[in-house]
Amino acid sequence: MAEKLTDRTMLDPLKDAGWSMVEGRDAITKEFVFENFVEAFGWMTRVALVAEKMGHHPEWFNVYKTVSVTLSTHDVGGLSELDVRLAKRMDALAG
Ligand SMILES: C[C@H](O)[C@H](O)[C@H]1CNC2=NC(N)=NC(=O)C2=N1
Repeated sequence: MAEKLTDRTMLDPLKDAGWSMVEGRDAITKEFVFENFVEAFGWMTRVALVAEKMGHHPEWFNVYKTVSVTLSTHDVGGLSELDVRLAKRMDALAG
């Protein structure tokens, strides 16, 4: 079972990488823009496999080559280390 993120300094590197807090919610968000739809959906597919393996899933919205992502841990009603881990994997897979 995940626990709420107490060490908030863990978010600092993510903020440097373009993640920000969602207003009025303990969640982080980032907009990923790819070259085209195939690049965007290919990335989503790779992330989906990682997420499924982690048992931790993103909220996301795709329009053409843009994917808007929100990460939060529903089980704890806010951010946990799982969100930090998934955000880093998403950034790494986006290259
Ligand atoms: C049982 C299962 O692992 C849990 O329901 C997982 C599934 N994926 C999840 N994803 C997210 N983002 N938050 C959760 O709390 C969560 N819980």
